[in-house]
Amino acid sequence: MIQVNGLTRRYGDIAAVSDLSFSVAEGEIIGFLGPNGAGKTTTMNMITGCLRATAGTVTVDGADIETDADRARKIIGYLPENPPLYPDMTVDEYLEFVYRLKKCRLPQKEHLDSVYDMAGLSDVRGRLIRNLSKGYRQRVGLAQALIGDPKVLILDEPTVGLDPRQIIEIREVIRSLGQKHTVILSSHILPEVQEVCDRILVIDHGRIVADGTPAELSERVEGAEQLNMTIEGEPATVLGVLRAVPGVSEAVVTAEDGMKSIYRITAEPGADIRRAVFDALSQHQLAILSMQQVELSLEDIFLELTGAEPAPEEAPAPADEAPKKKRRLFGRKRGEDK
Ligand SMILES: Nc1ncnc2c1ncn2[C@@H]1O[C@H](COP(=O)(O)OP(=O)(O)OP(=O)(O)O)[C@@H](O)[C@H]1O
Repeated sequence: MIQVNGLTRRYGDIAAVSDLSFSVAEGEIIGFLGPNGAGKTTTMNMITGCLRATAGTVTVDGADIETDADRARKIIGYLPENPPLYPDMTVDEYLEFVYRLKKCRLPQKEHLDSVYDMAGLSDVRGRLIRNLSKGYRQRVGLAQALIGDPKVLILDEPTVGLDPRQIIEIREVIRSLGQKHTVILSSHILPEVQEVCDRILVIDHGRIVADGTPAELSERVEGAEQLNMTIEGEPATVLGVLRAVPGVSEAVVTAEDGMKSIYRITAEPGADIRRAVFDALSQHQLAILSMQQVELSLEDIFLELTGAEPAPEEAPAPADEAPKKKRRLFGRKRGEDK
């Protein structure tokens, strides 16, 4: 349905997007995931024809976004990060305005009724947009994208600025839209794309650094098991013992605390090193005070792929207290201003 080839956008010397190529099949829900400034909005603006590419092509259902722009744009509904709403209009007035603007030929009442239904707006049709909650304004933004019944929906950070309940509601709306549309949405929040999308494209510095289903991306770190251990003894001795265990690829001290230290031990792919580590340490009479297996989450993969740092106030706790890292993905709270 969407074919992107060699898409590039430069701003002077800076390449905001570099040589992106990917395709999206009909009915897929794709998530662009990446830290702030990764190039998500620039990519979406080029796919929707709002921004000219420096190089590369985009075709939507066979229509080239530059050379066949009118046809291509009719196939796309776009929800920009800040949807162009008119606060002094009622929802009804605004959507009728968009209907006329898009020169929509579908039967007006019937079509707008179905759009209200899809976007969950039926209860607020007569309300002024300025009086709507942020969540409902976002639904109005979605509704304007749905007018004309486009096959493809492009949604730029659709949940930014919403409260948790509104986020859940909008995600449900997007999931249901995905049953009839091809959807690309962008987010810097992993659980969002994980929950809603069939496939994830991780973008960093204007390039795709990973492409796959959440399960496929998880497989990329399969075998990269790690242990966090608290062990009594001289760190140099302990490290010597750990590094000699078959299947251990790396052992490091993450914290020292008097007689005991905390170690992070990484296994070679596929190896379960727990028993061998236990045996080796007990042979050397080094007491194990704790042993926890660290399961690398998708979040860890993305942090690795994008080199993003956890937010300072949420830096990982000492290794023995944090077997499963809980970090905010790209260091910005939902709803926070950029
Ligand atoms: N008009 C512009 N002029 C110069 N640089 C720009 C312009 N628009 C974007 N950029 C740069 O291009 C890069 C990609 O920006 P873009 O907005 O596409 O990222 P993003 O992934 O959407 O980030 P965010 O999540 O913060 O919206 C950034 O380094 C940005 O500063």
